[in-house]
Amino acid sequence: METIIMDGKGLAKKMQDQMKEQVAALTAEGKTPGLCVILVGEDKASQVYVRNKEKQSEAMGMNSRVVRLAADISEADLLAEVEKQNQDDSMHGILVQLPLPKHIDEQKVLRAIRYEKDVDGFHPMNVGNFFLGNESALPCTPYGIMKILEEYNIALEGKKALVIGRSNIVGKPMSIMLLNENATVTIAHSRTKNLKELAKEADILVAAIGRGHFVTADFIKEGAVVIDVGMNRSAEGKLIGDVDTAGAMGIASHITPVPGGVGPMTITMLLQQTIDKAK
Ligand SMILES: Nc1nc2c(c(=O)[nH]1)N[C@@H](CN(C=O)c1ccc(C(=O)N[C@@H](CCC(=O)O)C(=O)O)cc1)CN2
Repeated sequence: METIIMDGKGLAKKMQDQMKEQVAALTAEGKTPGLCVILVGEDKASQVYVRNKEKQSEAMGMNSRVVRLAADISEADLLAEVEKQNQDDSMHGILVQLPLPKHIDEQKVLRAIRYEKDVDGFHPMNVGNFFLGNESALPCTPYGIMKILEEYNIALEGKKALVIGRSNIVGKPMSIMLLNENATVTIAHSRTKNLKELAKEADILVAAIGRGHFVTADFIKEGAVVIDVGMNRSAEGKLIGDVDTAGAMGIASHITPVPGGVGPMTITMLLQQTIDKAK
């Protein structure tokens, strides 16, 4: 079987080209979409992601702001910074880059962002609305994955989907999004028994475990659609996914690569949700 590589990077570019026109139209009305990213500390990966958010929002003509704060900032001072951005009408979207340093209560900070400005879909009000099927901001990574599946005309209705990973950012919302499209969804995690057997039955396999090349060829059903959310460093320092892509070739019908698959769509959906807020 020939395996189709699903080009998230290409789709992100196509969507961002269209989004530029939306930004230009809003700017003409005096409503340039504004995105504020708050970064605490010096985590190397987070610095790269935030820089990319800054560059891409600027390239789109958006009003881009990055607030860089010291790793030892107090929780109270961070909350005060969030509130300052809440009050700034030129910022339509706010996000706090995760993970946060251990001494800060992540949930408290996410709750402090005005839910109308939450472009990550992590505020409890948005999580609740999403769960209930009401309009809300959506978590960007699973939202981007749904766009990739749509672009490649992957039918989900009645399909068996296995999501490996139960994080609030990816695994849980991914499961609900697949369920909303009438897939039959199973969530697996570190305590799941017979994971390989479960995976072998899945028509749609989403790997979001955070362990490099955890999903090998023997996990994959012939013809399955494989989504790789992993972002791991190999012993040689190379960026690798949760799936052994080379091993999956010829077995999966479709697969997302790492890099160039899910990652670029995460930022694209963030920009789209910021534009939607400005509208
Ligand atoms: N507040 C948030 N924090 C975090 C989120 C999030 O959605 N909101 N997700 C991740 C990190 N992330 C965005 O913030 C992110 C990760 C990876 C990529 C990406 O484009 N990856 C590239 C490779 C980049 C590299 O070379 O390192 C790819 O896959 O092609 C974008 C965004 C955790 N924190």
